[in-house]
Amino acid sequence: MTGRRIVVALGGNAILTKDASAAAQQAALRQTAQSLVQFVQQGDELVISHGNGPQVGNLLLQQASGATLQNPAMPIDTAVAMTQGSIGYWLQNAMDEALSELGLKRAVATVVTQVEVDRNDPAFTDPSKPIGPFYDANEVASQRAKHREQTFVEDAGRGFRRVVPSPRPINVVEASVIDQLVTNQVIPIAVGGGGVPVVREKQGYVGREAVIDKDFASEKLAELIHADLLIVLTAVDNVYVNFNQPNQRQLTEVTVAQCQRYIAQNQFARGSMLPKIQAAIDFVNHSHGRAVITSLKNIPNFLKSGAGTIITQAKVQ
Ligand SMILES: Nc1ncnc2c1ncn2[C@@H]1O[C@H](COP(=O)(O)OP(=O)(O)O)[C@@H](O)[C@H]1O
Ligand SMILES: NC(=O)OP(=O)(O)O
Repeated sequence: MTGRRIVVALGGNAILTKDASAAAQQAALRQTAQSLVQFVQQGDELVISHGNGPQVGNLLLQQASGATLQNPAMPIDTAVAMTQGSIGYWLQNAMDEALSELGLKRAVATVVTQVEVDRNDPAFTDPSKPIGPFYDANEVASQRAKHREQTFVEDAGRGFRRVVPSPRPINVVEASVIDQLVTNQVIPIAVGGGGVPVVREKQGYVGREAVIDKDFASEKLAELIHADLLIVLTAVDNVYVNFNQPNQRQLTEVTVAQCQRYIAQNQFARGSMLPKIQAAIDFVNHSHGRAVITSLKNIPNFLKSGAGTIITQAKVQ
């Protein structure tokens, strides 16, 4: 099937592996763009979103280390906007190069996107979104002593990380602009880093210190622009039940009802696979479309034979 409207959410490994330099992230995005252009090649409309957890955390550390009274550190909402700009700039150029190599003429444009959240979202008092680098026990003790207002948690045996509030998106402020761009054959890069978290005040939108989950923000955008497909790209080709156990089983096609049963059995890790599954369920429940969870390297197989984990309302015949 071609000519679909697709929102693709890029996971961390599409941008940053080990080396956090600009050059290394640009190189990773050049690889990523080689995969993404396959959708354009087959005639699909594409909207790209991406994460920013490592980047926004690193930026906040840089901001704090150089801050003075005259040159203060920026708040988290502004840092999210800054990472939308930097990652968008890298990805625009990477896409441009990959499209040119195939002789495809498409403009690519990054939209600094604001995502509305509920000012009373309980997530504001329960920080849960990991950002920035991992710390060992000594490093985290020193961070805790220096930044008493910040929260750090142990992350799945991999070390400690700072966590910040992560409210759920309720609206994408620029959804109609993004819709117009994609309708006019432009490839928008939007809701990067989950979007800049804002609340509606009398005078307009005002930022809040939080980092929204990019899978939830991508879902909300996909719903609002009437996408046919939400594709969540991560490090695994498929979702599994009994993940990483001898009896693990690959999920190929799965219904919303089956996903909900697996969630009740705690099959999906909180903070990694669970939000992707929840975003997929929300999209399928609130649209005419389907959701797919797979890896960048599996895109050719997905395009050829539908390989990946496909989430539907009912079984595809
Ligand atoms: N049931 C599961 N099936 C597949 N992967 C799972 C499952 N539970 C946890 N995971 C892990 O979740 C990871 C995806 O989450 P994460 O790395 O946070 O995403 P992102 O690519 O957006 O950074 C997978 O690479 C895998 O290691
Ligand atoms: N904002 C966000 O969800 O970023 P990561 O995917 O990098 O955690």
